[in-house]
Amino acid sequence: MFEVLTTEQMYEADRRTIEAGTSGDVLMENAGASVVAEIVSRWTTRAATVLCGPGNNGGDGFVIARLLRNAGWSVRLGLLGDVEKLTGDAALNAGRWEGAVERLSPALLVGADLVVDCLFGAGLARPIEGDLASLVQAVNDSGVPVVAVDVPSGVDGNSGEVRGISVKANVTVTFCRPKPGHYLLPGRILCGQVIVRDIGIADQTIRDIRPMLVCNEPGVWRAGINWPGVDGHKYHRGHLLVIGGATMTGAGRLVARAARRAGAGLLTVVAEPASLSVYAADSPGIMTAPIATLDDLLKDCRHNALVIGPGFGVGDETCSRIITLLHYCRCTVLDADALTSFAEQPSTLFFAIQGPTVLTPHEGEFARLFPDIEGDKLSRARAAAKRSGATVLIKGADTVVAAPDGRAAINTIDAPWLATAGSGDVLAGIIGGLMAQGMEMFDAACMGAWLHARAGGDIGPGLIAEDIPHHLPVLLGQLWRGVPK
Ligand SMILES: NC(=O)C1=CN([C@@H]2O[C@H](COP(=O)(O)OP(=O)(O)OC[C@H]3O[C@@H](n4cnc5c(N)ncnc54)[C@H](O)[C@@H]3O)[C@@H](O)[C@H]2O)[C@@H](O)CC1
Ligand SMILES: [K+]
Repeated sequence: MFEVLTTEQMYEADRRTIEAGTSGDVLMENAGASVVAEIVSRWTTRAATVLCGPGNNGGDGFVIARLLRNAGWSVRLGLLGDVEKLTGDAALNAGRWEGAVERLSPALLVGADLVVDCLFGAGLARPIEGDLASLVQAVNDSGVPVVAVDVPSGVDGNSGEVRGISVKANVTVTFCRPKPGHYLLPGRILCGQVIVRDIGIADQTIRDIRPMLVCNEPGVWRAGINWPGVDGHKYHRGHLLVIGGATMTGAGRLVARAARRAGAGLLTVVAEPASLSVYAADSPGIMTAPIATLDDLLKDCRHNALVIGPGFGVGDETCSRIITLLHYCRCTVLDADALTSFAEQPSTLFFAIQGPTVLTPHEGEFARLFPDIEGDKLSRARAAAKRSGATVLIKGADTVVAAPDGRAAINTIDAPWLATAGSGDVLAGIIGGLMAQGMEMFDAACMGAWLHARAGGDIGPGLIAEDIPHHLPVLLGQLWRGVPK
């Protein structure tokens, strides 16, 4: 149940379910009932205003109004347009509503203790403008709690982008599976708490549609973890090379700590001789080697993975170093300066990527490397992965991971505490450590992003980057014991 559906896939799932014998009327009744169940579990009986649009999202609203009134609530309902113009299941449910159908206006908010937003769902086709935009603004200004049905009206379900203006909800109840817009910014914030409710669409129907997007949860990549066997040996757990900077040694040290905590069997920091003692002093468990020996190290296939970029420095020398490295087709994580260095010649980098490679840009680095790729984060990550041949992880509150073959995952954990110096270096290290152990690059990037976010959420206020590697044994221990699912 990790799938995320595009709105088109959701329509297709509805269509197939109806074709298989469950009527649209039943689906709409289930949808409305599931929203009411969420409402009554949160609020005692009170006055609600249901705002309905002209499509099936509005149809859900008529079901909700009826069921809330049956439960003893005082309900007002406002409709955009004429009730006579409704069609299909929306018209059917308008016919079942015994209360008044009022014209949409801010007056509907007077005396309301709860607003149910059923203006637009998957069918949002253009920006919300004019009087409707004023109404949405009035809802947001009212301070009255809002439950949004499917998506907050104005949020594009596929991209999370706002078209014109959007309702800001406290809770969003969506059906069957989440949509990208529930997790991508700014939709993620406008949704409030996201609740996904079953409305009678079979899991097999969803599998048949073959969604390529998932929530980044352990069930997605758990099977790809290479836990050491009883007879495990450090040489079975990979040997990661961390290419450290000559002066900005903190970044490389964080990478190394994180990679070792993630399970890399052996780790060598490769850097200018003058800085090696700094790296060595940080952790007795690492090895060090002068950067002049890097080529020789890479000729030894036991050095199976490397991380380069954090604190390494931007420039042509970094570029040529990376082009040479990539030639060896080791599992590679390119982060920070490794990405920025190719701003003038990104295609040179993409041409050189042949082996399993993960790029971990933040938004600024992404824009430097892929200046022409625009749109929402998910589409951009996918386009970048396709172009570069690497797995691309775009960092942020809504971290997205995309593989060149089109698979993608979105982080669902909120961890604002991760917005601190060095946090990205730790992420690169975790992913490098997982790849060193033989984990496939997309799985490693997803698991790395999950561990990182989960650590951020667990540690909370006061987090510094050094805390994250320290917390990994707790999370890995939980995963090893089979929790969370
Ligand atoms: N069988 C189904 O398809 C089910 C659908 N359900 C609900 O149906 C929704 C999708 O219904 P629809 O496809 O009818 O789409 P919507 O109800 O989201 O909106 C479509 C209507 O809004 C109008 N519209 C779109 N953008 C507008 C704008 N900016 N300003 C003014 N008017 C605008 C369109 O012209 C159209 O009349 C889902 O979000 C969900 O809530 C649920 O009842 C579950 C079952
Ligand atoms: K809505």
